[in-house]
Amino acid sequence: MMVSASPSMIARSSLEEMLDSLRRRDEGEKPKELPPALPARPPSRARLPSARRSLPNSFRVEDAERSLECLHGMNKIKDGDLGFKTGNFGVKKTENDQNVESPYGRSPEDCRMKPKEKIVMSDCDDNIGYFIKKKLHVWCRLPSGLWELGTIQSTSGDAALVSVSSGNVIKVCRVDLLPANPDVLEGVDDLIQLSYLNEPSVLYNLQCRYSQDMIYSKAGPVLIAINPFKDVQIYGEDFVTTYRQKLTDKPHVYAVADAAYDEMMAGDVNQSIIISGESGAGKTETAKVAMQYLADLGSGSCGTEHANAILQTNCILEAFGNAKTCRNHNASRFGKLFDIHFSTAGRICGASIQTFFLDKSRVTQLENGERSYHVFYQLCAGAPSTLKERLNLKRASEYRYLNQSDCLEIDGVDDARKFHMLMEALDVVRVCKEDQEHVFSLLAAVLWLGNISFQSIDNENHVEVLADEAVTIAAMLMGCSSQELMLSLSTPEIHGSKDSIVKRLTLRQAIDARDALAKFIYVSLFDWLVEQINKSLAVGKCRTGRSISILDIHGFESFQKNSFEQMCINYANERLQQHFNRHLFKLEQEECELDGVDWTKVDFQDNQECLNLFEKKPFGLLSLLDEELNFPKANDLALANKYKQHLNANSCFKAEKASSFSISHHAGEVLYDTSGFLEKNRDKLPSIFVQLLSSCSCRLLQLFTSKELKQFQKPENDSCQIDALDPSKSSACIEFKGQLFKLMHQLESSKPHFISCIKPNSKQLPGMYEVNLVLQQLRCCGVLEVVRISRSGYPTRMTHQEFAGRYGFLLLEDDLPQDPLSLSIAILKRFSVLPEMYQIGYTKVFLRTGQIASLEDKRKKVLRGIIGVQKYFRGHWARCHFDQLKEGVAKIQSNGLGENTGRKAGARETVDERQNLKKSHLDNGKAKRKAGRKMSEVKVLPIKICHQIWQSFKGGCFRLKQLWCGKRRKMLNYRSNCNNLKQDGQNMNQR
Ligand SMILES: Nc1ncnc2c1ncn2[C@@H]1O[C@H](COP(=O)(O)OP(=O)(O)OP(=O)(O)O)[C@@H](O)[C@H]1O
Repeated sequence: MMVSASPSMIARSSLEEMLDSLRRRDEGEKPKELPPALPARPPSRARLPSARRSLPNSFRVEDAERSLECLHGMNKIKDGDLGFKTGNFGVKKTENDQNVESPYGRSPEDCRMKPKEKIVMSDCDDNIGYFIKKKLHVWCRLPSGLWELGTIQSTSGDAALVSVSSGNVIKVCRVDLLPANPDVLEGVDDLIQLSYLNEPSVLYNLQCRYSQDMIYSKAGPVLIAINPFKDVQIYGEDFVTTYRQKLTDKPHVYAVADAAYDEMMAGDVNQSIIISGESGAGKTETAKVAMQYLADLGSGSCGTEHANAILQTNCILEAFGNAKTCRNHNASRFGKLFDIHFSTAGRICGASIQTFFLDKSRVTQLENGERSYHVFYQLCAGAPSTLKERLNLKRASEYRYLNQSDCLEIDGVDDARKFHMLMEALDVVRVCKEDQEHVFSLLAAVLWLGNISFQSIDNENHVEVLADEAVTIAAMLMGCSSQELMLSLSTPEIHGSKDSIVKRLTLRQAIDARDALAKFIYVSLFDWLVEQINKSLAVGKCRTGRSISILDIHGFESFQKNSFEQMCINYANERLQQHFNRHLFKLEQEECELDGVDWTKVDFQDNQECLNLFEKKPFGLLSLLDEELNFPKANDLALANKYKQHLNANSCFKAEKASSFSISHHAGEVLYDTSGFLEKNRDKLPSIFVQLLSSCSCRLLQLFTSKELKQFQKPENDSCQIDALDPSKSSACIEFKGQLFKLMHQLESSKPHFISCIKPNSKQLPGMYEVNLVLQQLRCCGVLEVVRISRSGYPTRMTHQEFAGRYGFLLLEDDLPQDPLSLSIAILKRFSVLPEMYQIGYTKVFLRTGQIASLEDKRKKVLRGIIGVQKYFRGHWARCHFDQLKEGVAKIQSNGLGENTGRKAGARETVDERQNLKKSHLDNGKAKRKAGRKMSEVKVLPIKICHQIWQSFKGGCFRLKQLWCGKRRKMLNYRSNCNNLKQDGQNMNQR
């Protein structure tokens, strides 16, 4: 079958031009057919470690080099015989690496054809030749956008014929080919170990591991966790012990938590575990696994009580902050930072939680198939009858806030049981029964508020509240009169400087006001609960300052319609991405510098420009949004126009039609609609509600409004608008920015550990791996960026011991240096790895991408030769041994037979003699002598046989020894023949 793929455009940057010229220069000096390599930055000086750092005692550079020259001379191996070329095969570079495409909602075709994905493939001719000749695997991008393994059969112009694994031969553009990794690297624990770090290789490696339930992998310092959507047997006491005792180095959340714990204990440096990923990727579960591990480590004495309380908080936070969405049955609709504090002995001595940006709109508005916060359904299903009576509680289906989405239950979830667990958890964190009752009353009040209806008056222009059971019960639960509630809901009052302006509401306004009240109560309740948890987990006197923070924050969001909430969440993700970048580059740099390796700064996709777009003053997204609140006639469209007017110069901003604009985030482009921005940002509870709630008899409601009340009681200036500059009147975005800065400050002062959670499929099913979905997330969470950075540096790092241990046997010479560092240099020189392709550190060899694959190739060939020789020798030896055994057995058998025959013959004669003697009674001496001799002969026969057997055995051993020596000689001959053949091959290659 012939399928043709559309040609991709080729674009070249000045860097690539420069690399090409370097490669052309190398080609002039090097033989044509060489293994592939991927230089991604200009050559840097390889230098040997200076003597001032701790080098192996026996190491002397001059000695090593001299001995190598000598060896080279002996073996007549010229430099470049097995040289590595600075060529480039299938290195996919996007024309604009800065602008990665949108991670969501794009077809594979889109991904292929977007102009920004023009693929640059330079200088692949010779490398393709190498792949064809060696029948090496390549990744081939099919017209569907998916990647498939295959081998190149031939090339012509820009096209190549590739035989793919299904057996078909397809025609593809050469730019759609990428090198695949050697088999030895299949399913490696750490993506950085991959020789070719292209997207299909990364995806295939993760898929390979996922199919074997290895859900954790590493991308250098980042742990990748792929959601298994099923129970995998990799948790529990035994695993905790295994990781605690460092009996394994397999990637795991336990390993991350363990490293954080050890580093905290060793260096008194606070640690942070930053968990990212899209909704349903497994962040919350991962955070819980990490918390469980730290709780196990930190329990003991008073630590056990704290550990238990910490784990119980999850139950409360999930009930109040999680909901079923179409992407996750247990989606956290808030971000959280969990700080676990430890004593000097490493025991847990307390904890604290910070929460961010609870999605309040979910309280009143639901998408079809989604649910509101779990706690509402748990209360309706699980409250004891007496409580139900007191709260006038009905079934969930009877509340408008819950029944609007046609989704009241979650498969496999027992809400009633969860309610009992919630009550137990509230007890553990010491929320008293009275307060628990208040909490449940307010939850019921929110549900009843949602059932309040309005009737039109004034020819349907305005409305008033319908006096029904909803109003009565809501008012009763809040501790106010129905009249007060009705009045507040239909005639909100806006405070002016001197006079109060009273106005009636339209239906829309009345519904919005009612919903605002419900949302305010719920959000305040959530915050109050977090406060109670913090009080109960408070560290107290034994505070040491040692802590591990676990951050589980909303992932990057991009929906069909993106509003103010998405903008805030994506802004937070930009900030975290910058933290991620800065830290990872720092780590890279530090590792190289510590090992004495020349570090030339690698460029990375810096998102500062995008952050400037948000944060710049006076013309940034947030400042302009706040400024608009000062204009009485401001509206969302005017805001969009202001954005277009002031932000067009920023390369991350794009003006769109009407009230829309788009932002080029690090994870992709998102289209925002400014509708509702101003109201959401104002985020103020109308004063009439503040007055109402503060006058309610419910203690919690009074508490919730105390802050707001102070604001309203302050002497007012002439304006009824919110002053953006006054922090006490801060808008939602200013508050969010403040929280974010505080969070970043805390993270900056800790040592971060990154975990990127990946959702393998959108159906939430086990065993399903959707390649495009995974790829989008890898791009979003910056894993591919980490991989890209590694690709542009020295991704393969092996200690000298490992390197010498693996490749040292390839050096045939007898006079080899003994220390691993010199051996590493000897190996690199022996295989003529170009100096710009590696650097020698004090403890490690740093190799550029592609080098390890070539060394592996050599290693495989020699091993194959050795195994061949061993195979023939073993076969031969077994056959000879068998012949010997056969011979020995025949001899033993014949001797045994002889002995038996002799014994029988002797015995018979003796019997006959005796009979003769008996019969004749003659004293015949001759006859007696004869009989006596026969008897003695019978006795000595076995000794003779033994002797014969011994002789034949000795003979066999001797012959075996001879055979062994002969075979050994033959084996050595084989080996030298192998070398000769190899040498011939190289000479031919050279020619
Ligand atoms: N390690 C795991 N083992 C088994 N199941 C898991 C694991 N991680 C996640 N899951 C499953 O995936 C579901 C979603 O995970 P989780 O709620 O942690 O995602 P999330 O990234 O926190 O999503 P959101 O951002 O929406 O809160 C869980 O309810 C659970 O069923």
